[in-house]
Amino acid sequence: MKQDETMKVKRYDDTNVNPDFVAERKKCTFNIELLTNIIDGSSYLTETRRQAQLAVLNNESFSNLPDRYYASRDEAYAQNIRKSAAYIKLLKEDKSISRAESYFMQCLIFPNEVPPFSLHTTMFTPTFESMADEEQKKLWMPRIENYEILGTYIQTEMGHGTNVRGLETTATFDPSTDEFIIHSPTLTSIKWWPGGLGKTCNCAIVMASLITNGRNEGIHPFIVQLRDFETHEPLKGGLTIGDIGTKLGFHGMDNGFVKFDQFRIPRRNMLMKSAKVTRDGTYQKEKKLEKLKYGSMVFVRAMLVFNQAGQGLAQAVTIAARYSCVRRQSEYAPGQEEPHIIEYQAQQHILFTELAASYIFYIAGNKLRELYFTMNYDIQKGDLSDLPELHALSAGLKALTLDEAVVGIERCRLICGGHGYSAASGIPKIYTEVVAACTYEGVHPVLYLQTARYLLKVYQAALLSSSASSLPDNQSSKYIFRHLHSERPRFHFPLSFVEIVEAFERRALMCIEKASKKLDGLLATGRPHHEAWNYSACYLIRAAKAHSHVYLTSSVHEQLETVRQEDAGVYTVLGQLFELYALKSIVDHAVEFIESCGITTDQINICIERIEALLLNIRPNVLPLVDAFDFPDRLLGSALGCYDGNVYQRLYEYALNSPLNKSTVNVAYFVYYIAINIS
Ligand SMILES: CCCCCCCCCCCCCC(=O)SCCNC(=O)CCNC(=O)[C@H](O)C(C)(C)COP(=O)(O)OP(=O)(O)OC[C@H]1O[C@@H](n2cnc3c(N)ncnc32)[C@H](O)[C@@H]1OP(=O)(O)O
Ligand SMILES: Cc1cc2nc3c(=O)[nH]c(=O)nc-3n(C[C@H](O)[C@H](O)[C@H](O)COP(=O)(O)OP(=O)(O)OC[C@H]3O[C@@H](n4cnc5c(N)ncnc54)[C@H](O)[C@@H]3O)c2cc1C
Repeated sequence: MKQDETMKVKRYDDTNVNPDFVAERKKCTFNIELLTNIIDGSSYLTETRRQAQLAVLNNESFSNLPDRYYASRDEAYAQNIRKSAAYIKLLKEDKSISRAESYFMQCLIFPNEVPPFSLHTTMFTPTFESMADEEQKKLWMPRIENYEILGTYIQTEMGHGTNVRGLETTATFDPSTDEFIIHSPTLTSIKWWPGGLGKTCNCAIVMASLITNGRNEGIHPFIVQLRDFETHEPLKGGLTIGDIGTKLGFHGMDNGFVKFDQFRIPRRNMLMKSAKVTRDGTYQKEKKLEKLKYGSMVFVRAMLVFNQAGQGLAQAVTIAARYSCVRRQSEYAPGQEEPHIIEYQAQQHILFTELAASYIFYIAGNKLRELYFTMNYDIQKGDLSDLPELHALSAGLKALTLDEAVVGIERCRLICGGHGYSAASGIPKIYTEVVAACTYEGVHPVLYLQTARYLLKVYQAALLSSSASSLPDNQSSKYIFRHLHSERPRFHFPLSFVEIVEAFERRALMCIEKASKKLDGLLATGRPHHEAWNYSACYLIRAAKAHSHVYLTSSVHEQLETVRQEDAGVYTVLGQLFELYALKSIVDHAVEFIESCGITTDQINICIERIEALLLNIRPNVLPLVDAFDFPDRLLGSALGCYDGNVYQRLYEYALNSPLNKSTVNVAYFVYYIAINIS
């Protein structure tokens, strides 16, 4: 992408900034730019992001008109299609735009939106690439990469989401025509929810039960054309397609349904990398590659940690922090000017703990993303040995970080008082987008249980091993084995960073042990495995959460060790945030830490005192810490959270633009009150 040199020096527009903000920013004790680089991953990526964002801001086609908060659903969808067309045209014309640049552009073009074509890049293309054989890739990929084919991912049905094996849609091989017949046999088998299906995409990967020679071979992926490439009309031959209607959020997205009525596709539309049906209907599969079909779910779950939990919470925190440094309320000391609400300890406790969480999710999310790409390299080459670890980590972390992030976003909204409830605050929009991620790509109880299933296996293997080298070379096996075969360490308070990680590991091991004992205990009473598993769920979920906390703390600690060599100022503030997040988690789960680490309630009280001290430490840097996220105002879409702090002026402008203010007397009022009274 063509670079703009002027951007390198100018990060924000510093004119017309609220004087309170100017004073706040002067208190900064660290190098903001360095912290931004850490969040982005490197100084190169910061620069890449800014250039990409500048290109969006300078391009009229990407404007948010009509106003995103006043747009009807039709308008919101139309706006997204307009921007999508311009964006795809740009990508086609400028082949020098890298993947990273296009990602950064997309985030800003569609602020806090999942646009209608997004399934094409996040699920359709990765699934196709991973599940198609070489000949299929040669045939389809050029049109997929060229956006001539715009695809979605169709898995969920009206009656089944979690239980993928329970999906009812069938793909029956007809050897007489060399075709599969895709069919929805029941009302509940209608495919339901896929993004972009309602109106936008012309193709899809459809997950359906493969039937050949009278045998059901289980769920397999098929590439299916849904709409005509010229007219965009749904194809004839047995398709009923539409939009599923208004949802909590996602207004600009056409989540859709499709009912297949004996719809025919060529045999070679089955994706045939790991399994195939030959011309005579013989089914062949490569057992070791079977789990590749889950790959795209693992990918998106791994990305959601930084993309939704990290970024979503960071945006809400940015808005609440800036607003808290503008808003004045209540008499603090008799006769004195009202203080900014940021000065209240109650406000700080919520705001700073969420600020800390957002940094933790961002940094750990970046590390998970790197881990995904490292492990996926081998997985795609056919070595699936890392897949269980990656699946367990991505499932547990997706669940834990999003669970914590949505609560955090709502807490940020609440501490903005009444204006937090206005769409103009930007927080309701962030919330409705992020909370969707708690459902799509797997609901959380189910994901925690997947993580726990893996942890119990690792635990059993570690119990039976005499040396760590006989176990798989991954983080879970290492810490579980190490703590299982060593004495409990003595913890000193306040805890050092190393001790914090150790404490989280001990707690996770204890939760895994308890879950294992619970399950074994129920099995010993003669209960069947599925029943014993079901009645151990609370223990299993606690184990999965504790394990996910280990990854969060250990990966951020690892990052801190690197930062320590680089910059003392950044190390200090990042260390404060790390400690705050960790101590709050310890206090919130005090019983588990007391039991697993042999610590006392007095020591938990030391943690509580330390949290209060950390609030004071963090206070001077609060605005610089949110500035370091470097969110453009356009992305936040918030009257409360703009960089310049001119909150009240923006709120007033927002109200004046309300469509209800277009007339002085509303038509409905006139028709139903005034006109009737006159007659
Ligand atoms: C770039 C940034 C992008 C971000 C923006 C994104 C926008 C996105 C827009 C919105 C997009 C929304 C898009 C959407 O929402 S797409 C729809 C998403 N749907 C779901 O996520 C459904 C959730 N259900 C499941 O995940 C599974 O089917 C479960 C797990 C419940 C099956 O349970 P069951 O027990 O019946 O499974 P099994 O017998 O089939 O298999 C069991 C074996 O398989 C292993 N296993 C299971 N799962 C995985 C896995 N994933 N990777 C690797 N391995 C896996 C498992 O450990 C076990 O191994 P073992 O113990 O036997 O060795
Ligand atoms: C905004 C949005 C976008 C989506 N996009 C897509 C898409 O593009 N493509 C697609 O195919 N799908 C998509 N989905 C569907 C989504 O993946 C499913 O909704 C999700 O996997 C949950 O399935 P379900 O709705 O059938 O819930 P269910 O499986 O019915 O679960 C309901 C509840 O039951 C409980 N439960 C269910 N099973 C278990 C269990 N085994 N153990 C313990 N508790 C359990 C859980 O509490 C769960 O929350 C989308 C959904 C949303 C909201």
